[in-house]
Amino acid sequence: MASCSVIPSASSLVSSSLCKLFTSRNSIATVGLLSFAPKSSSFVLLSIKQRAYHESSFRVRSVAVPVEDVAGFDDMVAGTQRKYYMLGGKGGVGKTSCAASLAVKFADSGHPTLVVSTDPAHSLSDSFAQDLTGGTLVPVEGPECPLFALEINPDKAREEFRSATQKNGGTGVKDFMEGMGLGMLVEQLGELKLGELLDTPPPGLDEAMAIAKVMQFLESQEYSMFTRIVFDTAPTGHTLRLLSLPDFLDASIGKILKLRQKITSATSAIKSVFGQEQTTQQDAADKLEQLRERMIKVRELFRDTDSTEFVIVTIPAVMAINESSRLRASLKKENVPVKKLVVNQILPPSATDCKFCAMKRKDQSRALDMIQNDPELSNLTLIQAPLVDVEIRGVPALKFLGDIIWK
Ligand SMILES: Nc1ncnc2c1ncn2[C@@H]1O[C@H](COP(=O)(O)OP(=O)(O)OP(=O)(O)O)[C@@H](O)[C@H]1O
Repeated sequence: MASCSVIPSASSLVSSSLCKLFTSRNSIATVGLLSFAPKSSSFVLLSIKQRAYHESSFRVRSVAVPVEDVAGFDDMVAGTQRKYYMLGGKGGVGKTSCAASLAVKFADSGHPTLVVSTDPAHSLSDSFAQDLTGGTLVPVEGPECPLFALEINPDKAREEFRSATQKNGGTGVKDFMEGMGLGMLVEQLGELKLGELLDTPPPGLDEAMAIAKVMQFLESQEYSMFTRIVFDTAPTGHTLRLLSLPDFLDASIGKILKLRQKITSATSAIKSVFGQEQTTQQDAADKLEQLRERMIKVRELFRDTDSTEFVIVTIPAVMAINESSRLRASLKKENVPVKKLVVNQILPPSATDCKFCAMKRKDQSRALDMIQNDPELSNLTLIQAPLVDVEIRGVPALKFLGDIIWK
């Protein structure tokens, strides 16, 4: 560990109405709260002493469970069996920063790790200060063990499937079915809205396809080395839709596939009408079946208590906590394992009399109390993470944050 924890991206900090929040013997911690242009760039960088302060102040603790019973990072890092961590929550609370810092920590703890963003509005590239766009695995420089990052382009992930259903010039499954000579069945399928599903897919479908794409990658021998996979998921709404999607698709595609049986028995008729196009249509039907199988795998992955954990990230604010509570309730309903709640961006204590900070701190304290009284959240292991005085960008900064959060 370096002797001075200078955060390399401190110069990129734009928030410069710096409130001195607390004074330790030799250093001053500063937190950027308002976005004014700095008059001077003399940011006070975090010293090792402050780090020790932060670390002792923001220890992993549980609301309802005694500290010694809490399964912390040791538990997350134990074993070489592949494990998946999905980080999700309201937009802007710090999902990407928490996911990226967890991935760096895993890699530094001996796990070849893959961190994937399935959020259509990616910020993983910004978080690692590295270009990760392009839909392929990119090595991240810095950690001790291999760390790769991947931003899945949801449009691209969907393209493969779409093109198969559009090869015959149609505009989705509806046309595909008509192309099969099964126009009269399209009426019956109308209620399933599959055509619309493909033409204007709901957010959950994109994310489910992105996750399915990752699973496809991971099935190959080439990627068998990864023992930890961290997902930076899309905001809550997308995740909730994703969870209900596999069942919807399973039922819908299941019906389509039943019709396929009829299609097969009508092969000769189709052949005489469409000739060579039958192969294309068969491809499309295969794609449907493939999609259905992948969605089932995604569903299974989310519910696998042995290998998967969904970590909810929130901030100490009423709206974010309410949303987290709803997310937890939905995840419970869907049998998705959740053990931890990260409350990010908590204002550190202060010895000064900044009125704004005092108000804000009171507000946050009330929000933290809400968690203790929330039936969905109170039994989760609470991890408190401070609002730090620099933007979390690049591996050294992520290491710093990771050492505070993941213990
Ligand atoms: N603990 C923290 N201290 C200071 N800044 C933080 C902290 N956590 C996150 N941030 C900053 O907050 C901003 C949003 O964080 P991040 O991108 O991780 O959130 P997100 O939930 O992934 O957002 P989105 O939903 O838009 O993808 C970033 O600028 C990040 O550097």
